[in-house]
Amino acid sequence: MAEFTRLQNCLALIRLRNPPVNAISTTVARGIKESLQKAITDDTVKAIVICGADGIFCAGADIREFKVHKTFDIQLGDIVDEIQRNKKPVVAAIQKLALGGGLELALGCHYRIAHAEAQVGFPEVTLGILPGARGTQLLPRLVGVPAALDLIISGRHISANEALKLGIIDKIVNSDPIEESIKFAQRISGQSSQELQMTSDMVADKSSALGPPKGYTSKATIEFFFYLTVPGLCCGM
Ligand SMILES: CCCCCC/C=C/CC(=O)SCCNC(=O)CCNC(=O)[C@H](O)C(C)(C)COP(=O)(O)OP(=O)(O)OC[C@H]1O[C@@H](n2cnc3c(N)ncnc32)[C@H](O)[C@@H]1OP(=O)(O)O
Repeated sequence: MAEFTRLQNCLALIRLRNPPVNAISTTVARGIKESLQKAITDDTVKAIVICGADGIFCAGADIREFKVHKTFDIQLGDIVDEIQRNKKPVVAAIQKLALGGGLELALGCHYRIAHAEAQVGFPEVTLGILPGARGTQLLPRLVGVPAALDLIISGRHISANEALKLGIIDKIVNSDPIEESIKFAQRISGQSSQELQMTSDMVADKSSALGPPKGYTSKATIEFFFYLTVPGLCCGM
């Protein structure tokens, strides 16, 4: 599930809770969607923080559900779009891990604050899939195409420090990233929604050279991806 808490100072906190690693199940995804809706429609909420329970942000899709469902009636990509469309700033507080869909959720947010020991990555390739919830668009916009391809194709986890250098994370802290994100959200909640919207629109506009937005993975990217990952196709292996 995802817990919604209305904090003091006009903030809302959305906390993913699905032990042991807060993986995104259909229940968690529904919880995030409903909590976002509450935060967005509540005029007294000026900024939103998303975090995970029990010291971990999120290890991606709940792979236990992969055995049960072939398709899902709720899409993480739609939730990411909703975060980006909304006019209130959203901060991801990353403890321990943000993997796969968890990283896509964080990339959808306007700011990411991580603990120094945290790791992020896209392990989808190890399951034979691609990041499908806007990760293939949002990551290259932040880090450029070569670095994004490297992370997506290798599936490796990187340290918060490397993520900071690449531009995936905005700030690293040695203290509790949730507390830091709340403080930060409070500071920026003064930004007018118009300012935020203009900035997001400008960034989206400037980065449009990297390809169309929203769940679009070009045929060339997919072909290149399979060339590199299917045994026997690459380098005569
Ligand atoms: C509603 C639609 C949702 C769609 C969302 C969008 C789709 C996105 C695609 C993805 O996100 S694909 C990526 C999925 N995630 C992974 O592949 C991560 C796999 N897990 C790991 O790499 C490791 O387990 C870990 C998270 C790095 C932790 O490693 P560690 O060595 O510390 O512990 P483990 O013993 O391996 O795991 C502990 C415990 O956690 C369970 N677990 C781990 N990952 C998941 C997961 N993704 N879903 C459900 N459960 C997970 C693992 O089974 C262990 O459980 P146990 O009961 O203690 O055995």
